[in-house]
Amino acid sequence: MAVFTFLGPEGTFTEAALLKVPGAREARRLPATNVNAALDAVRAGEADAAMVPIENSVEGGVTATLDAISTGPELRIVREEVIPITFVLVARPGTRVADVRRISTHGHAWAQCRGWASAHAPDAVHLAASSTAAGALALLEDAAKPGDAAICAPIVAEEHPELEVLATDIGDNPGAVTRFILVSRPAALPARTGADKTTVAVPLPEDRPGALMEILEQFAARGVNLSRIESRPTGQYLGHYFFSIDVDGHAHDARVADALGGLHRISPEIRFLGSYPRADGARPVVKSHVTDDAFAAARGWVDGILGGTGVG
Ligand SMILES: O=C(O)C(=O)C[C@]1(C(=O)O)C=C[C@@H](O)C=C1
Repeated sequence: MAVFTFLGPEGTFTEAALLKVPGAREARRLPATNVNAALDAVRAGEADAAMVPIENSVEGGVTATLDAISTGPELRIVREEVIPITFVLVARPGTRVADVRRISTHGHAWAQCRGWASAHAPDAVHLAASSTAAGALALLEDAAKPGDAAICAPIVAEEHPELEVLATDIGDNPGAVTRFILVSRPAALPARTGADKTTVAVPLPEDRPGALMEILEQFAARGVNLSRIESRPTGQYLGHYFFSIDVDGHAHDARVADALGGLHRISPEIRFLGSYPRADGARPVVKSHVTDDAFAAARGWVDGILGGTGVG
């Protein structure tokens, strides 16, 4: 039986993303306390795959995930899921919003409800929790104090009637979504669907003026669209960065494979993080000079020259 791990405990948005994966409801599901623990369980062979958050439409990249998949033993993204995000404020019964002094939740959730909190509970401070569900479940423990509340997914309140919902739909941006990735150990790539994404982590070569431009040129010259690019410090020393990049297309697309080769020449430490189907099924527009056929024809022409026929 397949074993999946995820940023837990039960009731996180990450669990909701995992439950969308075919077979996950029937599989063994192991909640992890943080993103690193989930990824390490996959690396150690304790789980076949881990679901972790990577990007929120309001707060941006989940840096814990971007950094953890880009370093350490190699992993591969095999799937993505996008989940609409709505939040509720919960507390022990009898608490009023005006009484709330501490709101426990995940940093990304707090960032999405900051406006609501300053308007409705201006005296409340944020207490960081490892996930939204972890923050809410802590309210049920003996250590919880009057004035404690948590921001979490509505499912946590549905599953725990001991918690009272003080306010619903408290996110500042209606329509917020979070993107999650399913990560496994390196294996054969998921099949190309025509609506795929490829993720790489590219360290920026140092002492090379224009290196970022050279990296971007590899995509531009081959008509490959980027859907996300963000810089992250490598953590080695100040001023040393890598770029986390998502591109439209699969490593089996000739234009993407060619671009990856170009990137490797510029930045040999590049890390390939996977080619996988896009959650929205959107197909990229591929210009006629960068189709697989165009690359094959060009290769044939060069081979003809090298083979001495001189005919393409
Ligand atoms: O804490 C959770 O429930 C999570 O799944 C994590 C997470 C995140 O990392 O962004 C997921 C979705 C929401 O944006 C808030 C928190």
